Amino acid sequence: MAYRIGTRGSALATTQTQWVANAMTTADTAFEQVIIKTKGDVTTGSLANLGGTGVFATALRQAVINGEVDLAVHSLKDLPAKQPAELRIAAIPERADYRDALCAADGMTLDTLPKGAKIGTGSPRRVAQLLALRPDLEMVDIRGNVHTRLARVKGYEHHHDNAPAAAGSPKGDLDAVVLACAGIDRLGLDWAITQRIDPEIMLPAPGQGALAVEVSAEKALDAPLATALADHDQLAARLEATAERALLETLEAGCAAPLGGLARFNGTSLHLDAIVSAMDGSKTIRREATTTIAIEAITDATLATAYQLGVEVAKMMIDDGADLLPPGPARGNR
Ligand SMILES: NCc1[nH]cc(CCC(=O)O)c1CC(=O)O
Repeated sequence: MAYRIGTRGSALATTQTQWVANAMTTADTAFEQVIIKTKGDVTTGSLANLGGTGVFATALRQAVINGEVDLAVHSLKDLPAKQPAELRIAAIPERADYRDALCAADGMTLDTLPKGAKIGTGSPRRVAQLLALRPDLEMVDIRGNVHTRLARVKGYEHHHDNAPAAAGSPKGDLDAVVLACAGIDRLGLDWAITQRIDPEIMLPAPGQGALAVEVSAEKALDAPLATALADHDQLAARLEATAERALLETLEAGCAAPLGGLARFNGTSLHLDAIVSAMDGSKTIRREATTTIAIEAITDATLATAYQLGVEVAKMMIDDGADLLPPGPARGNR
């Protein structure tokens, strides 16, 4: 059977959707990409001001609900924590590098960037954690696709590789930008990364580096598609994502400060680290917890254990005053 697989139109989105399509292609299944334009792609203002989560995902989700496509591939970190009743995440494939990437001029790292260096990012989480580490840095709000952002680094202006930067966007005006390793790696641009930032220094966004394959919760799937999806629903990625999204969902209710969260599954236990920070880096609350996962399969019980871990860490953070931290801009871009 041939299936329509929906994607955003950016180079990153089509690349990762094609990766999923190739992985799920078998003798019984074939996939055809359908590009869906989303509000996050057509708006040019600062993402921090666009408001709310899900700007990248809404139109794509609507296409699944309408039946325009049979399934859709999202970056998990772009999906709001609350799952709409009409949709179901049918697979979370093996995760790419979850770390944030420093892409700096002259091979610099967070230790060698000069005082007052200009750093571009559109993510309140990255701003807050970088300022906590290096209050001297000058943070610049940037947006655009991966190529457009990389072109803002001094010396990176002419490294187009496979796609040009957006016309009109400044070039070479910053000392560094911070992006997700996963997106850069998937696009084959790993030459641009000068430091893969250790999660001890900066915790990534919940879901960073993971993909979510979403289908209608109301329509029954054909057998070949159901099988292909189940084969690509990876235990570690699913458990980690479940804990990280439970953390996000629980904190979203009462805390508007920028949030980082990373879960790691080692085969027998699931560990979750989380941080909320004031935007100026002046205060951070960091907590962690571990839970044992007895059954090595994706069952309702193992997922409930992972979910509980996220809720537990979120509650500890609220007890520590996470809800009292000043709000960052809307969590549109994590
Ligand atoms: N919000 C944009 C977005 N959504 C997913 C990724 C990267 C890929 C991933 O985390 O899976 C990015 C870009 C970035 O943060 O650098």
